[in-house]
Amino acid sequence: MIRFVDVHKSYRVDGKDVPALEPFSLDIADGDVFGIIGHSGAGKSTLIRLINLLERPSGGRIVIGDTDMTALPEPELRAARQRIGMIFQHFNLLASQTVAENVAFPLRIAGEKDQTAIRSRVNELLHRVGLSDHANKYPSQLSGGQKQRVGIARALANRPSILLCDEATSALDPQTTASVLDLLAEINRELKLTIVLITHEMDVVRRVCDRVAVLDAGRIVERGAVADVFLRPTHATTRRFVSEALPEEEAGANVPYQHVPGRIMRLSFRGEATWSPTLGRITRETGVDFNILAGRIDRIKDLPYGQLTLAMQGAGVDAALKALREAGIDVEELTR
Ligand SMILES: Nc1ncnc2c1ncn2[C@@H]1O[C@H](COP(=O)(O)OP(=O)(O)OP(=O)(O)O)[C@@H](O)[C@H]1O
Repeated sequence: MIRFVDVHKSYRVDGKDVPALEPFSLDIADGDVFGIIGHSGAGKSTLIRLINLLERPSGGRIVIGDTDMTALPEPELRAARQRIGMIFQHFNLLASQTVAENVAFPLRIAGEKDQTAIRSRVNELLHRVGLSDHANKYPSQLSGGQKQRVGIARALANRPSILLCDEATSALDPQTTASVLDLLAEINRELKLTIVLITHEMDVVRRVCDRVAVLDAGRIVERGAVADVFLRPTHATTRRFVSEALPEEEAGANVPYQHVPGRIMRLSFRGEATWSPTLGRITRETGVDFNILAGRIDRIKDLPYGQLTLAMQGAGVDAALKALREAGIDVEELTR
């Protein structure tokens, strides 16, 4: 568990303390992929850098497992940092070193002297990230996605229990982003490490995260399981992020339906409910007619979900809505 306990952070600018993060507490469970989303300047980098104490909090404690990181003397803090890997938006590779040397670097820093052990670990890591054939290349000879894979191999070298990802896919095109996110999800699953990632894209959160915190001007304004935050955002900032990942016209909101007869409903299905014919059964039983205005089926990490915007007509609409809710379908009326 990573615990932020009453943490806050200000920077000293021109002799004045300027708050970057208002006081907050936050728990990140072991093995989770935890997303922190926010606009530029919201405090994401500050928050993620507090975990390995690249930034010191102005107050409060950061506790990882049983260790209060904020209380560690420098030598122990250096050792604790080796259990926390980090990857960066611009990869931060050593340009004059080969891929293999970049990956070996943290092993050497940690004191490993056995060349055979280093070689074998580097090979294993390059195999994991799909770069076995590129060991002797230099970073300039690699694509952005390949560079980030080197960054990931390097971050995993000392077998960390936590991986911090600082806008790790922001410099990549959508297809490369998807493959790097797939690799992160695989690492999380197979190595059981905790991943904390910061991003300004809800789609990144949707694809890989289990839980998310939304940062707005130094405050955590919303947090929870990604499916809950995604399908029922409560804060205006979260709604904006969600609508970027899920254009609202597609999901059926904000479309002028006043000329469409009937009551306009948005139904959200999650998990198995996405595939079961509940809507057909309930509308049949209640004698309700419906017309599909918009819809989509997608996934939030491994969870299938569907959203349908319907115009419903008939005396049994209220009974149908009750039955839909009882069947675990989220129903939101857009006309009332
Ligand atoms: N070293 C620093 N000295 C002074 N102010 C800083 C420093 N680092 C960050 N800040 C300020 O703290 C606030 C939060 O910055 P931070 O970099 O954490 O935000 P962010 O959400 O990561 O933004 P971005 O996505 O643009 O990187 C901003 O107002 C920023 O100007």
